[in-house]
Amino acid sequence: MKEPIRKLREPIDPAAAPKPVRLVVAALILRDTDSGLEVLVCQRKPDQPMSLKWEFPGGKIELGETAEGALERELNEELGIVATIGRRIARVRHKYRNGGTIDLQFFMVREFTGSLENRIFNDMQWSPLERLTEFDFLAADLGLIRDLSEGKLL
Ligand SMILES: Nc1nc2c([nH]c(=O)n2[C@@H]2O[C@H](COP(=O)(O)OP(=O)(O)OP(=O)(O)O)[C@@H](O)[C@H]2O)c(=O)[nH]1
Repeated sequence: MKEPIRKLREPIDPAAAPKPVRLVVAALILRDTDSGLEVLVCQRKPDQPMSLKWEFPGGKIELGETAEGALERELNEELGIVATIGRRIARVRHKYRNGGTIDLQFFMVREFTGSLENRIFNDMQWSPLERLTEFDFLAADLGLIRDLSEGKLL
C-alpha cells in the first residue's frame, strides 16, 4: 500500500539538516634524503577556514572520480606536478566541531614529473617524519601524524 503524502508541520531548517560526509583524498609525497625519509607538508592560507593549519596536499573527490583520479587532479592543480598515486596508507573519519564530517584517505606518492610549485598554500616544507609533530596540523590528521612520527606505517 502506498504511503499517504503528509504535510510537514515544521518548516525545514537547512542549518539543522545533517551535512553530507565529504570525501577527501590527500598525498604523502615522500623523498629520500641521507638522514631519512621526508614528507611534503603544506600550510593553509590566512583567509581559508582553519587558517594557517598544516595539511597534506589534496582535496575533495568530485562526482564520477576515483580516489586516485581525484588526487592526481588536485596535485596537478595545487602543485603543478603529474603524480603517480601509490598505495593507500590510511583512512580516517573525523567530525569537525562545525558539524561537518570528512572521510579522509591518504595515499603515498613516490614519483612525479614536473617541478613542485606552490600554487595555493601559505607555505610548503619538506619535513623529516620524526619532526611532523612540530607542525600545527588539522585535527583529522593528528592520528596519522603521531603514527608517522613514531615510525609506524612507513
Ligand atoms: N587536502 C587536505 N584536506 C584535509 C586534510 N585534513 C583535513 O581535515 N582536510 C579537510 O578536507 C577538506 C578538503 O577540501 P578542499 O581542500 O577541497 O577544500 P577547502 O580546504 O577549500 O575547504 P572547503 O571547500 O570545504 O571550504 C577541507 O575541509 C580540509 O580542512 C589534509 O591533510 N589534506
